[in-house]
Order: sequence, then structure tokens, then C-alpha cells
Amino acid sequence: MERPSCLPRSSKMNSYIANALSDFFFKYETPRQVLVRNRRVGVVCRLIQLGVLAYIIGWVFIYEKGYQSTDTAVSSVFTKMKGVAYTKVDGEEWVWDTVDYVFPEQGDSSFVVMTNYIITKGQKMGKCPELAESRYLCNSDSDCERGMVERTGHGHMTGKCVGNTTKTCEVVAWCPVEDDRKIPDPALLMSAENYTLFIKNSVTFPAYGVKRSNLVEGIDNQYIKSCVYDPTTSPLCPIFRLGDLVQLSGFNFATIAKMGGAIGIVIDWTCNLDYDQSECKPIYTFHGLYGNPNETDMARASVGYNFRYAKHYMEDKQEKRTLLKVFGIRFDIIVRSVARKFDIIPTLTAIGSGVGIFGVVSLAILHILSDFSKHTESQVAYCIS
Ligand SMILES: Nc1ncnc2c1ncn2[C@@H]1O[C@H](COP(=O)(O)OP(=O)(O)OP(=O)(O)O)[C@@H](O)[C@H]1O
Repeated sequence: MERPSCLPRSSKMNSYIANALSDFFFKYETPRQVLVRNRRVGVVCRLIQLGVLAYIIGWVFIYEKGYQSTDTAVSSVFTKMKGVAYTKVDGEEWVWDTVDYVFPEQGDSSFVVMTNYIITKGQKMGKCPELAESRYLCNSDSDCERGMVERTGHGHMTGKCVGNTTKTCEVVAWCPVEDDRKIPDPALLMSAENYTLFIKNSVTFPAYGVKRSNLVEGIDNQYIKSCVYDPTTSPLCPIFRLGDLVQLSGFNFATIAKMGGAIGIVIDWTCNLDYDQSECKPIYTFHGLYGNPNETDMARASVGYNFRYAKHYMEDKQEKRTLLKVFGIRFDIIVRSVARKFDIIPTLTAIGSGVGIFGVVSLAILHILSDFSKHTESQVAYCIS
């Protein structure tokens, strides 16, 4: 039986330190290289190394462009519509030009082009019956509580139930109240299909001091006057026909014109500034956001796009207004940008991380091999360097 050690604690410590010092001074460590004479192992190891090399060169450097730094642009968009529409409703002729059908008229990157409307002329402040619709109907005055406002009503109830055949609550409102139960079909401004939209967009990449405009080299005043955007024949023309925009967004013009809708125009600036700046050009894409009533259940709950707009005027010393329920196509112009250029810092970072990954993989292979060598001792020859 082994006798318990009765050396004191301090003398045990001293012997550890002495051993450690002797190991440090009288022993030497060096990595041992292993030569494996095995086809399967050799092929697998080389394939893993090749895979890592392909990842570093193919993915990190070529695909992800790890040798370049990136910057996003500061951008500004200006728009201008042109085109004239003519309507003849109830014998009344009317010509609509850009200031009548574009909202707002300043040339914003988000704007609406009116394609259909319901007009209520000569409204003035007063008392009148609500619209003859089921939600406003009443039998007696007690159904019209004074001061109450129906959720989607047009004014404050006076407390009276009025009318001869169809009785509705009387309201204090802009009278006569709007009747929007019948939407003109086909849309009144179908000629909007031929309107043209001019988009002026400039971008600046502050990190590289590079400024670009969508009126790129070769697009002069003469070209603008005659060109119309076409994705294959004139992809850089900044003038777009409305009908083409709707079609490229996947919508039907007659449907979107009647009920309204929304279209996103994306201007994509993806530029490699290692090449000449003139190669940095915009790419336009068009996306239908809403405007097809059969598209989704969500769209059916609120079909199309509309809003109300009033023009006020004075007549016989009384303020009056013309109310328009406007159905139109809303355009949202979105600029997406990324510029890349060679930079030594990301290059060194990418190389460093590549070397690191390579090192980790080599270590993993070494571990696999040391396991392998234990099992197939006979096929492995060790050579100590
Ligand atoms: N929506 C558009 N459709 C077709 N051409 C357009 C449109 N908007 C502008 N243009 C034309 O593009 C050119 C540049 O327009 P810009 O607004 O810079 O100049 P402008 O002389 O003030 O334009 P204009 O007085 O004709 O509205 C002009 O020749 C203009 O007529």
C-alpha cells in the first residue's frame, strides 16, 4: 500500500518550480510534419484547401468585392409632367393641363396624376339632407341626435329627419353633399395614357467626390425633345410615357385609371468607380404597388387610390368651393445607390481574414490526420523535420 506523502506544502511547490525551470531550459519543442502516403487523404485535404481558396478569391474578392470600399449617394429628384386632356361631361367641355391634374405641382419625387374624378360644384356652408344612403336614413327626428357626426358623414346633425320619399338626417355641412356612389367608367381622363413624365435625378457620392446625373453623357436637349424611355432601345431616356410606366409595372391602364393606384419607380445607381465615371449610369425599374383590384384580399378592402381636393372661391360675397374626389396614379420615385472603389484597408482586411481562415482549416486538417494516423499507423510514415 502506498504511504501518504508527508512532505510539507512549501517543499512541494519548490519541486514544481524546479521541474518547470528544468523543462524550460533543457527541452525544445518543434511542430512535427506528417507525410501521409494515402491517395484518399491527399485528395480530400487538397479539395478542402482548394474550397477555402475558391471561397476567399471567388466570394470574398470577386463576388463581394472585398478589395473595395463602398459609399451611398445623397440624391435629389425632380419631376415634370406634360400632356393635355379633354373632357366633355354633361355637355360641358373642359381642358386639363399639368397644373390641373398633378398633385402637388412642385415636381416632387412623390406625386399623383389624376385620371378620374367626381366633381361637386358650388358647395356652400349651410343645412342640407345627408346622402340618401342606408347608413344616413332615418324615420323620425329622434334618429338624428343634434350635434352628432356619423362616422363617415358629411356634417353635424341638426336633429331633424328630412325628405319626402327617402328620409335622411339634416346636417350642417358644405351643401349639397358629395355623391360618390357612381365612379365614372371608363375613367374621364383616359388620355392620361399619353402624358409624359420627365425625371431629373442627380446623385453625389461624398466619400469619392463624384457627382452624376441621369442626364448622362450623350443626352442633350435635342435628344430629350424626341426620346421616349424604352427598356431595350432607349434605357437612358429620362422621358417616360405614362401608359408604358403602367404596363411595365404589370397593371392594366383602364383599371388603374378608373380606381387609382400606386407605382414605384426605382432608379438604381450601382457604380464601380474603378472604371471611368461615365460608366456610372442609372437603371430604371417599375413596380406596381397597388392598383389591381383582383390582386389580394387586402387590396379588396380598399381598392385603388383616391383623395379629396377643394378649390375655394367667392361668389355674391359668399365663400363657395368646388370639391373634387380625385382618383389617380401615385408615383413614388426611390433612388437606390452604391458606389465602390479600390481601397487598401478593406483589401488588407480581406487578405488577413483569408489567411486566418486558411490557417484554421489547416489546423483542422492536422487534427483529422492525427486521428487518422492512429488508426492506420502502417500506412503513415513520420518524418521529423
Ligand atoms: N414631361 C415632359 N415630357 C416631355 N418633355 C419634357 C417634359 N418635361 C420637360 N420636357 C422637356 O425637357 C427639356 C428640359 O426641361 P426643363 O424643365 O429643364 O426646361 P424648360 O424649358 O423649363 O421646360 P418647359 O418650359 O418645356 O416646361 C425641355 O425641352 C422640356 O420641354
